[in-house]
Amino acid sequence: MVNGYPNIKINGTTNGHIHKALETEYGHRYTYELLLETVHYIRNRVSFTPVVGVICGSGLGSLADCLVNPIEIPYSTIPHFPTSTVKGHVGSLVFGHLSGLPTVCMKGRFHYYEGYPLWKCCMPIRVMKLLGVSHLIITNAAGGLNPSYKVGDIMLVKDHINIMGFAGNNPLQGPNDERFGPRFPPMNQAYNRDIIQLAKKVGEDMGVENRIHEGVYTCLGGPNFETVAELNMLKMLGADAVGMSTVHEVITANHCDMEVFAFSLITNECVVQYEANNEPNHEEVIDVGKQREGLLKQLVSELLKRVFENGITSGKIGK
Ligand SMILES: O=P(O)(O)O[C@H]1O[C@H](CO)[C@@H](O)[C@H]1O
Ligand SMILES: Nc1nc2[nH]cnc2c(=O)[nH]1
Repeated sequence: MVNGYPNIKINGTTNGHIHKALETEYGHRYTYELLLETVHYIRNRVSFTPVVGVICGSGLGSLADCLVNPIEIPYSTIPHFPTSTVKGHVGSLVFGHLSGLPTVCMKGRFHYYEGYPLWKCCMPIRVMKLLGVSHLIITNAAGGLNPSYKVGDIMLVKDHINIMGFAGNNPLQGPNDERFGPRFPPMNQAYNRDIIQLAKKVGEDMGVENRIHEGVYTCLGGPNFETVAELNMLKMLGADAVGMSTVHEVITANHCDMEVFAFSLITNECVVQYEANNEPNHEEVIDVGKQREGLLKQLVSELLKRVFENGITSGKIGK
């Protein structure tokens, strides 16, 4: 310990003085030790080690209903956890078994527009990693930019465009603790390719292959929905769906070497013409989530069963 701060390795040096200075610069981020306190609290309440994590998107909290013998812990009772403030995000961790696998579901996520910095939005991912989670399923509600996408379709995320990152806003910004991951993590294979292939096969077997696409997700800070000009720009950049989450979670999960699978439920078709008079709204987003909950539950349960039957540990080429 130096100056009351753990003498951790930052950028290859171990120096508590540097840590203290950077902490002042970047605010009081979660240290590894602090997150261990959160993990300790949870471990005292859950007797098994989760290997699968699921982040439930807006209106998709019912995915947690698939868990057998659930143990629900409200975020508000967990040390150092932020709290959910958005409708459609209940705000609790639910532990149980999904397709026989020990799982933790985040019933509610944290968004940048709630006022949380990105590193705080992503804190639960590191907690899940420390609890033992190796495979993370990230779900979200998103607007469809690709003209072939219809409301209620599912987009398997094959890649993302980190718009907030272009401006230097990244959950990994600031001192890097190598116990979580490397300073410069690669992101070109951020989404497990084998799990995407398996999900497409599950969709075929369920007879919904025409409602399933593979595409590129992008995240804006929100909370407003986009202007027509912004949406047309995002389309030109190559984005197929737009939301206000997921990208920073994927970055944090890859940083700490988790296998990531993500999908978007297309809850609205983005309005890309000035002549149109329909407007997106959050109620509609939540309603579509409810309408598709049966399909999504079946997809997630069957996919997880097959991921572990097939022993998928890394979808990265050459690993
Ligand atoms: O990404 P999730 O949390 O699913 O929610 C999406 O839906 C909300 C807007 O209706 C935004 O929070 C957007 O990000
Ligand atoms: N940014 C954004 N987020 C969404 N979440 C659900 N629909 C949308 C949308 O159209 N835009």
